[in-house]
Amino acid sequence: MIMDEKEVLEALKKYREMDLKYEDGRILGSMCTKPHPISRKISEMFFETNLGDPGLFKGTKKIEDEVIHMMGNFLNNDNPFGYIISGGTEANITAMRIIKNLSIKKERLPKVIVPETAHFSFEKAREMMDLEYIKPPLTNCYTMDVKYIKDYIEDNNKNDNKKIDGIVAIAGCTELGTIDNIKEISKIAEENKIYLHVDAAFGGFVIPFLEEKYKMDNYNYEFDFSLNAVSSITIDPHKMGLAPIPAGGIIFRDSSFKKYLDVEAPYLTDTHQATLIGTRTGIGVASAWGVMKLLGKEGYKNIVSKCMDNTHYLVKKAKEYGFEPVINPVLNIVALKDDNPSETCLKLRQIGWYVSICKCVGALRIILMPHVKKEHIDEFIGALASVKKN
Ligand SMILES: CC1=C(O)/C(=C\N=C/Cc2ccc(O)cc2)C(COP(=O)(O)O)=CN1
Repeated sequence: MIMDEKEVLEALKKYREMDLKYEDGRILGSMCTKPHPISRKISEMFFETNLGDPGLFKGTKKIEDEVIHMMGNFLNNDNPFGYIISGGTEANITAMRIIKNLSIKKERLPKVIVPETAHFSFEKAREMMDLEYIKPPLTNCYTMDVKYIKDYIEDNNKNDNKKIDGIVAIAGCTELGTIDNIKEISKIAEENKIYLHVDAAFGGFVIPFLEEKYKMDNYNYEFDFSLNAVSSITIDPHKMGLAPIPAGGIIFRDSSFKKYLDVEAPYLTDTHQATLIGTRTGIGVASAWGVMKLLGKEGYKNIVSKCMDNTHYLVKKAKEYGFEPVINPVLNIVALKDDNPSETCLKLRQIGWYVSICKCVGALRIILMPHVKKEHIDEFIGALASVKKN
């Protein structure tokens, strides 16, 4: 049954009204937030662009190159190469493609050290590309045991069949926001000439803007290209970068990695295509450019500081009601201990609160994104207390 424009828009409006809204402050388990308002106008401007065929959209391709350089700038890399793509999942799969192609000559599966705390996008990569993962034990701070990594590599690097081909480290893990000791891991990777990928999908737009007063003593926050062995970083503008979806990012140390991704693409304006996704809009790219130009480092610093203030406010309120955090928050993520997180999460959802749960430890997971305000935190803690009482 066809509709006229008015009917189409009215019908779609009814579906959209079923969605939650970030500004209501009930979405507490999301690593995305309401995009910066300028994105609306930018989306309109770039709604027909296609970076899958960059020769047709030279201006939009230039914007992507500039975004990569702007992100490289706050990741201590003045010669970056990369793409703004569908999200952190595509970025992590792309990094695993590099490791796969770097070790293609070997008659065995590529072996990659991956943390237990890794996002499930690495599971998709493993399954798609036949990778073998080694998962080091976690310390009591939920970061990879560096001594185990060092010993494992030393014990196995002499035997070409057991050599490690890549290491993944997380800068702001999905569940707890913890940061692996990437400075030490980089030293091991450099000594053994092993590819090191850092997943900073969430942390990439937080850590560079984190004021000293929010950093914990003897905790290593270094994760970027200032560490010699870091070859690639996943960093998503559509999380704490305030760009609209889709805007993930994969940044390489330099363009020497492109040859491991390029596939011949005879019918495009370019002869090769490196990204996993072919046809891709320029909306996220242009919005990331616009928001980064508008906010600048100071703007992101203010946003991160407000989120960290709210993070510590939530922990303080939670403790007043007898709820304890699993760890002191590293970034704007709080995990509250709970004896039955799935049940508590479900009960909260039934009264309109959307938190998520941790897998690596029994806890409720709350992400203090910019849309979460103090009044939402007060209401949430009250709701949690009432749910736990009944
Ligand atoms: C460290 C890391 C992540 O925390 C991560 C996603 N995380 C969270 C994705 C998410 C966003 C909104 C929401 O309502 C629920 C979940 C990804 C994948 O990123 P994506 O493909 O853009 O979802 C990679 N690494």
